[in-house]
Amino acid sequence: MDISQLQITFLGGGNMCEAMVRGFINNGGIDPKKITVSTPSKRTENTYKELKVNHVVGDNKSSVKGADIIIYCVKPYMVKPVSEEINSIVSEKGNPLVISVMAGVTIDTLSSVLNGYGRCARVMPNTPSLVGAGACGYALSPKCADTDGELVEKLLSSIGVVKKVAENLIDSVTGVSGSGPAYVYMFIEALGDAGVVNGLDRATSRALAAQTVFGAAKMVLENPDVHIAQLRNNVESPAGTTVSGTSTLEKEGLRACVIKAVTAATDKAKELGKSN
Ligand SMILES: NC(=O)C1=CN([C@@H]2O[C@H](COP(=O)(O)OP(=O)(O)OC[C@H]3O[C@@H](n4cnc5c(N)ncnc54)[C@H](OP(=O)(O)O)[C@@H]3O)[C@@H](O)[C@H]2O)C=CC1
Ligand SMILES: O=C(O)[C@@H]1CCC=N1
Repeated sequence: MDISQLQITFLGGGNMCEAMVRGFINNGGIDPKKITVSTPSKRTENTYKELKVNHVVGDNKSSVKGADIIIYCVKPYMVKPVSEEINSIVSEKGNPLVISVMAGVTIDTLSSVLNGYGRCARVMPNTPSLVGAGACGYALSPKCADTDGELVEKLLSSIGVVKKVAENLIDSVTGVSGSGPAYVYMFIEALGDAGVVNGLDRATSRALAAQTVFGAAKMVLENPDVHIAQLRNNVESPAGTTVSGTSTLEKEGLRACVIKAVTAATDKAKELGKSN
């Protein structure tokens, strides 16, 4: 399947759209001329013009004409009004694959606001897609063909790791990896701040903190059969420095706090889904 020849229209040109567009162009080999981004304002026009992507302002309907793939990158509450603008094209012509990245919005909701259109996929990407290091979960409508699954996998694997999950778990994917980069940025910030508190200059501390998170993630990914606790134990020399640090993190509730945060984000995704 050659994804480089597909016409792709993004509805909504904000942060997630830009991350996917840059990822598709830089890592997916997709020709920018095959990509259209439709937004209501000129706010992001320069960004997409620089990327040599077609930018349509205030006309979602014309932007989806001839599209092989339509990607909803608007806020969840916009699903209905945006669908009303395009559903005549989607339902009657072209048979595009419709992909939503909107948090909480179910395939049933998307299909119903598109007058029962069936070729729909629900995807939860994240912003590191921009650098080809995304983590993405997806689910397909039962009305999709197997080839649609292959298409989604091929497209998304150009911007990162892709996992198929049951649709009722997409909200959990949102809590873990959709929102996850923000938690990790907080951790890197905190680690960098801690270095400054302990005498390092800001730039050195930031670089060491970010590389440490990157290196630890690489160790986890490249050693799938080693328990993560074992990797941690390998750093914790007996009576050494690390175990003083990790026991403090346990005492202060890092693990419980992360679980609470992910559960709050997952619950919020479920709530967003109910309001549509
Ligand atoms: N940010 C993230 O990390 C992730 C976001 N998502 C999902 O992606 C979606 C977008 O989020 P995000 O990119 O962060 O949000 P942004 O606010 O950055 O982007 C939303 C975009 O939608 C545009 N828009 C508003 N109204 C319309 C309309 N009627 N037609 C077309 N476009 C419209 C806005 O236009 P304008 O520029 O003119 O204001 C803006 O470009 C959300 O549903 C979110 O759940 C999913 C995974 C991760
Ligand atoms: O914060 C949000 O709602 C979106 C969905 C996942 C990441 N950002």
